[in-house]
Amino acid sequence: MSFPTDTIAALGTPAGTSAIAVVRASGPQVRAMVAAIFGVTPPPRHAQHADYRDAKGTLVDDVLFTFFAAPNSFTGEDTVEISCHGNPFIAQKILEDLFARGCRPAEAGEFSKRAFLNGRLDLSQAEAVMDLIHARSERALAAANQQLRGALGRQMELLISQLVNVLAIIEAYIDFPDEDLPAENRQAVLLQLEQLQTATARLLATSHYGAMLRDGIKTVILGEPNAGKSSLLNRLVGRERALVSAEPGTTRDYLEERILVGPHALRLIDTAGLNPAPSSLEKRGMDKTLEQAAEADLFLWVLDATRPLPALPASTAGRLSPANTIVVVNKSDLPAAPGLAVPTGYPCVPVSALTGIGLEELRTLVSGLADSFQVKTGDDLIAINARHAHALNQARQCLETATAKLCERGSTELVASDLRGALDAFGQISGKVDNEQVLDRLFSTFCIGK
Ligand SMILES: Nc1nc2c(c(=O)[nH]1)N(C=O)[C@@H](CNc1ccc(C(=O)N[C@@H](CCC(=O)O)C(=O)O)cc1)CN2
Ligand SMILES: Nc1nc2c(ncn2[C@@H]2O[C@H](COP(=O)(O)OP(=O)(O)OP(=O)(O)O)[C@@H](O)[C@H]2O)c(=O)[nH]1
Ligand SMILES: [Mg+2]
Repeated sequence: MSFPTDTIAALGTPAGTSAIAVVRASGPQVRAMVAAIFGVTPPPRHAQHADYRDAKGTLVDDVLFTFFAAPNSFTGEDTVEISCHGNPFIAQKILEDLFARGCRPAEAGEFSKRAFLNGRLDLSQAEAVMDLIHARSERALAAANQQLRGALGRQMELLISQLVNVLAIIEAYIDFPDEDLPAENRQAVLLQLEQLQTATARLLATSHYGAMLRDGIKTVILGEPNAGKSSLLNRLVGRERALVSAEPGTTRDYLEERILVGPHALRLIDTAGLNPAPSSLEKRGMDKTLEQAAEADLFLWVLDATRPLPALPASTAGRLSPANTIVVVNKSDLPAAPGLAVPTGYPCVPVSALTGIGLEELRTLVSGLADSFQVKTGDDLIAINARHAHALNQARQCLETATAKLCERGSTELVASDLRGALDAFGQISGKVDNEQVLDRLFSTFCIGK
């Protein structure tokens, strides 16, 4: 890894009119630039009130600026933040002046990348900065905050140190190819590998929840035509988003809206009604419903209280379970169909999308079900992303192969190589582990007198 020698600058706030805009620069030229622009290098981390004049001496704005001296800044480099009036034209003038003075435009994520390169954050923490910026629900925010504070990094350090211990035992026998690993060592190693696999699997199990946190919980409203699905979506969204009519088959194509329910972000999807005898256009809409249902995390199965219980297509019925489905008995303002039997075992709530009855109860049920999607991994709220999942899958495979080889009494050298593969995969998550260094450090204490 080579360390940056240039100085980057970018607007830290959105381009648009606001009360204040922040332009920041980071890198070795910052200190001299601050002195050149403002005539002073103020004490670090103290906001200063000053005129901003461009390189030609033209007054641009009345600003507040803060200088951060390396390494005590977000990036670990000398940094300056300039808070100007929130006019995109002013912010642009300041930015262009910084470029004229030798900065270059920062690339996406480059401030965080520098924080990583300077050891201020591990990779999972740098990723958490992005998650924080995009978090749109209490839960997503909590998970991002925990990851930023190193929850995942600490988990990985734990796994890495356990794995390094196992490797040490194995490596000790590599130099003695004739000697088999003593039975008690083999047992101890197998046990530890099993524990590592369990811990890896537990982290991997949070991957789907991680996707739900980052994208929203994909919630599909389905039911027979005219059950009141679109009316329900409108109620939950709080405005007339979808067309509603007394005619069955009103919704032809699915539509999606984002909503918050308690601490959860949902992608709420209204779909075309499921008709056992559809017209050809209706059939195309239904195919889309089934596609959406195939990928849903949560179902709101809307029944019309005035009609007998309809059957669902087998492919969709097979996906519904009490763990992911709430039965919403709509039109409960009207007299119920005689003998209406709702599916048993499912969380169920009578509502009226017309009057609003039962909507709060429905929200409470949705929130409770969404809570149950969270996979517990100790005290921390951990929800890994796709990159972590890829690395953990790699680690899991390596651990499995190592275990199999050990059971077959394969060569310790090959077992060690698989374990190093797992170590490498774990290390990818924090991006911090230098395989060579960890091993050196450890084996210098474990080496058996060679
Ligand atoms: N104005 C401003 N607000 C911001 C940021 C920023 O860079 N500037 N951040 C950027 O994303 C976040 C805060 N994160 C930060 C993390 C570390 C340091 C920092 O200066 N760390 C030093 C000093 C430690 C201390 O005194 O707390 C260090 O770690 O040595 C600053 C901001 C959100 N708000
Ligand atoms: N009385 C009563 N009528 C309702 C209720 N919810 C919906 N409706 C009426 O039922 C009819 C169908 O409502 P929609 O929301 O369009 O039903 P849908 O399930 O989206 O129908 P499709 O898009 O055709 O599948 C409309 O006339 C609504 O006004 C309710 O809770 N009570
Ligand atoms: Mg509809």
